[in-house]
Amino acid sequence: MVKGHDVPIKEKNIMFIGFMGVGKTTIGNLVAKKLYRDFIDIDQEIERKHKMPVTEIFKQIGEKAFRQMEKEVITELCQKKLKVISVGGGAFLQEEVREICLSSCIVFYLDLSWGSWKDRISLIVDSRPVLQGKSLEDMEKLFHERKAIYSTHHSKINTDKQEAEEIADYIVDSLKLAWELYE
Ligand SMILES: Nc1ncnc2c1ncn2[C@@H]1O[C@H](COP(=O)(O)OP(=O)(O)OP(=O)(O)O)[C@@H](O)[C@H]1O
Ligand SMILES: O=C(O)C1=C[C@@H](O)[C@@H](O)[C@H](O)C1
Ligand SMILES: [Mg+2]
Repeated sequence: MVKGHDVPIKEKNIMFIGFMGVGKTTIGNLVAKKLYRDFIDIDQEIERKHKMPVTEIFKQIGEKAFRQMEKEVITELCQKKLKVISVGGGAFLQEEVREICLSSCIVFYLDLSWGSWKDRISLIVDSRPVLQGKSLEDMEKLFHERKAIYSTHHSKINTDKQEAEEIADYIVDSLKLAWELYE
């Protein structure tokens, strides 16, 4: 049973989705601070629970096992309310995860252009196993293919050429407006 419809909009979890490196963890953290809510990063939660970095989980037990862990952690956390949750870039690959998230959270899709994302590769490549061994062309292909899984969301935010703080402020303002409107 997925909880969600019975939770008032002001108490719903806020969730960030989007491709690796778009800023889900960074912006999620900032939004949580601005709203005085707990922040949960699903990758960090998996690492804490399984006492292993995500890169090691991929290396030692593989992506399939990681996806199962990811689904379990997300399902558990979506039962809560008033949280700010950032999921990993591949979480929405699983239909079951998409359904749970969309019914129990206000889902923000953080979008970034390929041109801007390319400039961030050096910041993230070593810690994202899905990018290991991929050429720039492979990454570009994956970047565009993954757009389909993020197409279900409640709000899309273009983050190009904006500081994380600015994006977080915009999200908080838009949430406050929605809360007033639907009160
Ligand atoms: N708006 C921004 N402008 C510039 N750099 C940013 C911005 N947002 C995040 N970054 C930087 O980009 C990198 C990736 O950000 P972050 O870890 O938040 O991405 P993510 O979406 O959580 O990635 P993943 O899906 O792999 O967990 C970090 O080094 C972060 O400091
Ligand atoms: O996009 C992905 O498939 C991933 C993104 C990261 O956040 C991690 O969840 C993991 O490295 C897989
Ligand atoms: Mg992250």
